Amino acid sequence: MNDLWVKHCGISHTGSFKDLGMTVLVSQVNRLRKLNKNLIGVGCASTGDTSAALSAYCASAGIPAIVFLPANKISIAQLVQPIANGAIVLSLDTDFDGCMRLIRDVTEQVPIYLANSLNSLRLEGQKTAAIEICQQFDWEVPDWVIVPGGNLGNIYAFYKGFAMCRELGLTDRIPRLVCAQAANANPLYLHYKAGWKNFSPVKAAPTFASAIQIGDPVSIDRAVYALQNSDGIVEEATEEELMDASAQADLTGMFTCPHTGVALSALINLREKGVIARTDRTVVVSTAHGLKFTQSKIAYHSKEIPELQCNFANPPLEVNADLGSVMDALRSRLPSL
Ligand SMILES: N[C@@H](CCOP(=O)(O)O)C(=O)O
Repeated sequence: MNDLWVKHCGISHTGSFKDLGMTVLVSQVNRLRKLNKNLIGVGCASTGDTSAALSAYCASAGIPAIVFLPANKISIAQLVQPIANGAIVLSLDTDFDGCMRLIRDVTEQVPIYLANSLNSLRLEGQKTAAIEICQQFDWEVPDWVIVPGGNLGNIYAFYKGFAMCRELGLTDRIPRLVCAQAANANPLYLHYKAGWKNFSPVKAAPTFASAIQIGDPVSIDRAVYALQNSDGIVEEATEEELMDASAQADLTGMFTCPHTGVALSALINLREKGVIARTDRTVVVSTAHGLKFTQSKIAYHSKEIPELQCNFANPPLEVNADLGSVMDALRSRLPSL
């Protein structure tokens, strides 16, 4: 492709796009508390990125953060972020959907402000990524924007940003949106394939794209609206596809998260099907920093994932510390030596 772009939203304070919305939300809670509104803290359910952003901004504002995490289902880097920022961290023996149900119940009973993306303040912040894309292309709208989707607030936030630019007359159209899901956690994909009839949540299976391991997304209706109004598409990616795509992207110098791998796999699939043309201006949204996901990257490059080929693995060479062995190792990788 000759007009392919990656919009990096993970090179930010806590390493994911969640910072864009959370700074808006926590600022508003800060204001409400200063107006003596009874809010004892801010809470969320999370697969790791929302909790990191919430904890950081709450710590900065001096507001208690309460995060519900599915035990053993997020990366160590993501787990340590709220711990280090002093949040109240509940590691729960359930999945994300279970955590989400619990935090909704809790926030209905006590004055803890809910920070997940069903709160429109989050979306107002996140939509700025779409506005930035338009601005960065000098207000020319790309043909396609591909966004990984789990709880599905972000695909709607992108739609909102693009729709706002069009309404303000800054742009003349909105791009076609693609929501990319992991095949192991694909309720939106199944809904799309069924012609948007009768949405059913799924039990999300483990995926390396752990931040989108969600079977009952809270923003399902908004996501459907965004896709229907942007002539959108939903694609899915297998574990092999998403890990390979992420590793392939890293070979260009990026350091992508597995969710970006999902979006890149969707692009590859849609190119192969002829839906996206070689010359289409296409933006793939990279949602988090790859350094949050080093465990899965190490497993991939060590070829320690039995069910995957790990086609782009680059394991380190174990070499004796003598000149002959070192030269042999270099010759094995540099034929011209
Ligand atoms: N991937 C998310 C899941 C929660 O989504 P949200 O956008 O509703 O907060 C996470 O990082 O926790």
